[in-house]
Amino acid sequence: MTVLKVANLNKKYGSKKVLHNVSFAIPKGSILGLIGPNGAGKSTIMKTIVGLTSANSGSIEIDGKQLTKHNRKALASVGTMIETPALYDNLSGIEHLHLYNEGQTTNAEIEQIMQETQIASFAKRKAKKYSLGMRQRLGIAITLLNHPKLLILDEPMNGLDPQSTHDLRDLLLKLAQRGISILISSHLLDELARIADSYVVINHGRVVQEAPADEFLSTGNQLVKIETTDAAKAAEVLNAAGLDAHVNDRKVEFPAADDALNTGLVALVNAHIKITNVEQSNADLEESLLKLLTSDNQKEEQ
Ligand SMILES: Nc1ncnc2c1ncn2[C@@H]1O[C@H](COP(=O)(O)OP(=O)(O)OP(=O)(O)O)[C@@H](O)[C@H]1O
Repeated sequence: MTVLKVANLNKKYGSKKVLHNVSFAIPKGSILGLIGPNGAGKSTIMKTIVGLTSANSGSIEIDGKQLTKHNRKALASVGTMIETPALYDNLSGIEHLHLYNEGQTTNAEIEQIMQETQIASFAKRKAKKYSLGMRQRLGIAITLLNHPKLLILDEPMNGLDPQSTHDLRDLLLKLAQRGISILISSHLLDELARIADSYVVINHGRVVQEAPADEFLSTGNQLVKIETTDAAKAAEVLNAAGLDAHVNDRKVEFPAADDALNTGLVALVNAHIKITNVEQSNADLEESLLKLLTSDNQKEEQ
């Protein structure tokens, strides 16, 4: 079942077109990572979905209901945290939860949300005394009020320390298992890679790719990684053999196209470079994204 369906969104700020026919969908219980460079349009897409700004054309359907300027019922099942959460300095965490509860969340459920988001220990303190990490966690807790079916989270890991980032990751996975769908953007691509089921890549306001995580990370992106006793010399030899090699973390890496592994190994052996380990793996999310953006930007220049 599709929980969010975005179709052909177009958006201008003044005369500047920032979204071009953006379409994608999120099934129930799935986590979709929205990624792309600064200014690509990620926040604008999220703001449009939650009705903070409106598109010039296109449609948004949430849990089977169309979102329009005049009918915002579709938003009843959405929990939102865009940029930093808007908090009232003089209210405590628990007061915020009661304020944003539209009567659908019982006290027992609020208690559970506080436990899950780990805000119980400071929930009675006023928000003005919160660290950025505490604010983020309260922001997440607020999104969980009123039984959401969809969470829209713009950079939710901002300002979190490694432990809190880890806890938030576990929480999001747990929520997805419970059937909540999540649209999330993050600059922490390693973190996103641990939770996203699929990705939508945005560049200059256009969807460059929408793909399941496995496919996105593997399509043409296999890398050979070789450890030797002299990585710099190995890279030189491999490049001379026509492979696009570079040194990363003391290993030489090159794309695993066609016969590249054989060619590389023969070149290294002939150059008397000692090989200590060989592995072939998927590129990480950052590498896949960079590769995709480079090729998209080249297409635009042509
Ligand atoms: N309120 C606004 N008025 C005019 N232009 C805007 C406005 N908000 C965003 N833009 C422009 O729209 C484009 C998309 O911005 P957006 O904030 O959606 O990108 P983003 O992908 O979220 O970037 P970042 O990762 O830096 O947050 C940018 O060129 C930005 O300058």
